[in-house]
Amino acid sequence: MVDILTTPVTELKGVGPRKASALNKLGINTINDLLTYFPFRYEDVGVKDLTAVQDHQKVALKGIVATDPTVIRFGRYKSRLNFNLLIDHNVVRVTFFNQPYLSKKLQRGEEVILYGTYDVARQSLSGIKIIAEDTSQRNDFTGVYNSSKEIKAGTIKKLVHQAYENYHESIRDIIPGSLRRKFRLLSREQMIKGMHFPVNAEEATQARRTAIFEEFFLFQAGLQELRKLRRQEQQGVKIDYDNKKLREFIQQIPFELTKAQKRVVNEICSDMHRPIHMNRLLQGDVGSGKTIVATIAMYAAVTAGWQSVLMAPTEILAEQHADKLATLLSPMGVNVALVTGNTVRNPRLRRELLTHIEHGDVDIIIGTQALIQERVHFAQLGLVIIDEQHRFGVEQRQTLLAKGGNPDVLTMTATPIPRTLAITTYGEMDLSVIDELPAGRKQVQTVWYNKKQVGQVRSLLREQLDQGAQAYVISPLIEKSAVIDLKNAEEVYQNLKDHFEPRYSVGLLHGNMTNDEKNQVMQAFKAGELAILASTTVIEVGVDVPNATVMVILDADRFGLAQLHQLRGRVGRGDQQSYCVLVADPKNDFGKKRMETMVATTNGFVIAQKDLELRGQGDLLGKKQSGLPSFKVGDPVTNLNILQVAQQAAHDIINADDYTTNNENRVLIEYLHQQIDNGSRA
Ligand SMILES: Nc1ncnc2c1ncn2[C@@H]1O[C@H](COP(=O)(O)OP(=O)(O)OP(=O)(O)O)[C@@H](O)[C@H]1O
Repeated sequence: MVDILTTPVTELKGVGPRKASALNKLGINTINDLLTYFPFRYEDVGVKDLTAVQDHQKVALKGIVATDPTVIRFGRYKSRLNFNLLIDHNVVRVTFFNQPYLSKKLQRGEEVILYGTYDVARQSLSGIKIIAEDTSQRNDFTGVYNSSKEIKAGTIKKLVHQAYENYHESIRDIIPGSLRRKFRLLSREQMIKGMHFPVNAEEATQARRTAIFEEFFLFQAGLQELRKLRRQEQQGVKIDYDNKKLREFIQQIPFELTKAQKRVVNEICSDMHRPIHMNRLLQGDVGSGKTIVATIAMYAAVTAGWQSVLMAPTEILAEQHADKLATLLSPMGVNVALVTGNTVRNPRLRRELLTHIEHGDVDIIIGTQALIQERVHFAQLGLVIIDEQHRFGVEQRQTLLAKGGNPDVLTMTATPIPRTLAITTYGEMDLSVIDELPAGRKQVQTVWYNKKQVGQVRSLLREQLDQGAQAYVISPLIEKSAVIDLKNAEEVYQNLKDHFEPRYSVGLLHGNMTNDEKNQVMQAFKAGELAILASTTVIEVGVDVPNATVMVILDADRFGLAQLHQLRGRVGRGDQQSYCVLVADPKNDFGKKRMETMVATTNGFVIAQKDLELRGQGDLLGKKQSGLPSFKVGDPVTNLNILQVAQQAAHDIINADDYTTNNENRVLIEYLHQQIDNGSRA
C-alpha cells in the first residue's frame, strides 16, 4: 500500500516544480497534507426556489436569460454586466461586476444556473459565478478553499479531487478502532471525503466533528509520546530528601496547608525523588499559596544537600520572597541569599556572596535575571524554581539550567489558563494545580463605577482606611507613552494627596523610578507607613501585603481580563473583607463584557474561560496575549469539549500497558514517530 503520509504531491498529474512550490508555501508537501487541506467553508449551489430565498442569501438560481447581456465599462479594469433573468414569471435583475467575459457564455433565451447574492426588495442578484449546467457528478454543496497568489482555489480543488480519486484506498485509519467506535467517529476515508465533497451541510458537520477530534487527538498524542520518550531518555538529579526534617518544617509553618497544597507538595516531592528530570508547572490562582509550596520544595532539596534557586521577575518580588523564606527557614539552619542587580553592584559584597554560593555555603539563592549572569556559579544546583514564567524567555531559562547538571525545574504561574489549554500550551510539562484558596478567605467584592461616580469611590476608600486597612490605586500603562503614563500616575497621586493627606499618607510607585526608590516605597507600604499606594502596573504580579483590602483600578477597561484578575489578586489575601473598584466608561462591548465578568466572578479559571471566549469573538486586546498553538480545523476555545475528550483519550492510550503491543495502535505509533522524527530534523 502506498503511504500517503510520505508520498509527495509531485506524484499528481499537473504538479510540476512551480505548483509544488506554491503548494509547499501553503504547508502542502505530501498527499496527506493535501487531503487534510480542508475547505474553510461550503457553498450551497443547489438550485433554490425563488420564494424560499432570504434577503442577502448566497444562492443558486435557475432561469432563462430574458434580455441581451450588456457590458458597461468604466475605467480600465472596471465593468458591469447586466441582464434580466426570467424565473417562472418573475424577472430578476442580474449584475456581474468586473467579469465582462461572462457575456460570451450567456445567450438570450437559454437556461442558466447562476450563483450570487440575492436582494429581496430589489429583486436583484449580484452574480458571483455561472454554474455549469451539466456536470452530472456536480455536488450541490461545495467546498471553498484558501488559496494564494500563486495557486488558485479552483486548482487546489481539482488537485484534491485527483488525490482523492488516486489514493482513497490508501487512506488508513490512524485513530484506533476502539476509540472510533467509542466516540462514533467516521473512518478516516469517510471523514476526508465528507470534508471535501459533502452532499449536504449535515454530512459536512459530521465529517468536521471527526476531523477536529483527529486533529486534537494526534496533537495530544504527539505531546504525550514525546514526553514519554524524554522521560526515558533524560536523566536528572535524584533528590534524596529527609522526610522527617520536611515534616518537622511543615509543622512549623504558621498555618495549616490546604488539601490542594498538600497534594501538589506530594507531586513535586515524588518527582524530585526520582532520578528523572522534573519539568513541572505549578499553577494556582492568585493568592492560592504557591510560595509556601515552593519553599517546602526548596527546603526538601536542602535537606538532601542540594542548592536551590528561586528566580523572580522583578526585584520587588525577589526581595519579598527572600524576606519570607529567610523568616521561615533561618530557624531550620538554612542560609538564604538574595542576588539582584543591587546586591551584585557592590564589588566587595558581590565577590563575597558569589564565593559563598560557589562553595556551597549558601543553600537557597533568590534573585532576578541577575542570576543568569555568567559570574554566578553554583556548587551543587538541584532545583530551580521560576516564578511567573511568562516573563522569562526560553533562552534565559536554558542558561540558568545549564549552570547545574540538569537540575529539576518547577515553574510557577498564576496565569489562569484552563487546565486543558494549559496542557496544549505547556504540553511538555507535568502539571500541578492548586485549585483551592486557604480557608477563611472572603470573596473580594467587586464594583464597577463610571468616572462620574468618583465621590462613591472616595467614600469607600475612606471607610476602609478608617478601619485601619490599606489601599492600592492603579492607573493604566499607556502603551508607547511613558511620559503620559507617568503624568497619569502623578496626577492621580496628587489628587489622592489633596483628598486624603495629612490623615492618610500616600505613596507613588511607577516604572521610571530606580529599583532602590521602588523598594523603599514598597517597604514603607508593607510596614504600614503608607496608607494608600498610587501605582502604575509595576505592582502587578505577586505582591503580598495582606493588610491591603482595597484595589481601585482606574480606566479599568484598558486592561485585559487576565491582568485585571492579577491586580484584584493583590487584595483579599488576609481574612478581612476586601474590595475591588473598577472605574471605567468602556467604549465598546468587549470592554463592557470584561467589566461585567469581573463583577460576576472571582474565579480565575472562569475568568480565563471568558477571556478566551471574548478573544474568540475577536477581542483584539486579548488576542495579542493568547499564545496558544494554532490548529487547522479545531478551535481550542469553541471546541474545548472535544479537546478535553481527545486529550484524555490520548493520555489513556499512550499510557496503557499494552500501548506498544496492541495491534490496534500500530498505525498511530508509526504516525507519531514519523512526526517526532520530522520535528527533530527540522
Ligand atoms: N494554607 C494557607 N492558609 C492560610 N494562609 C495561607 C496559606 N497558604 C498561603 N497563605 C498565605 O496567603 C497569602 C498568599 O500566598 P502566596 O503569596 O503564596 O500566594 P501566591 O499563590 O503566590 O499568589 P500570587 O500569584 O497572587 O502571588 C500569603 O500571605 C500566604 O502567607
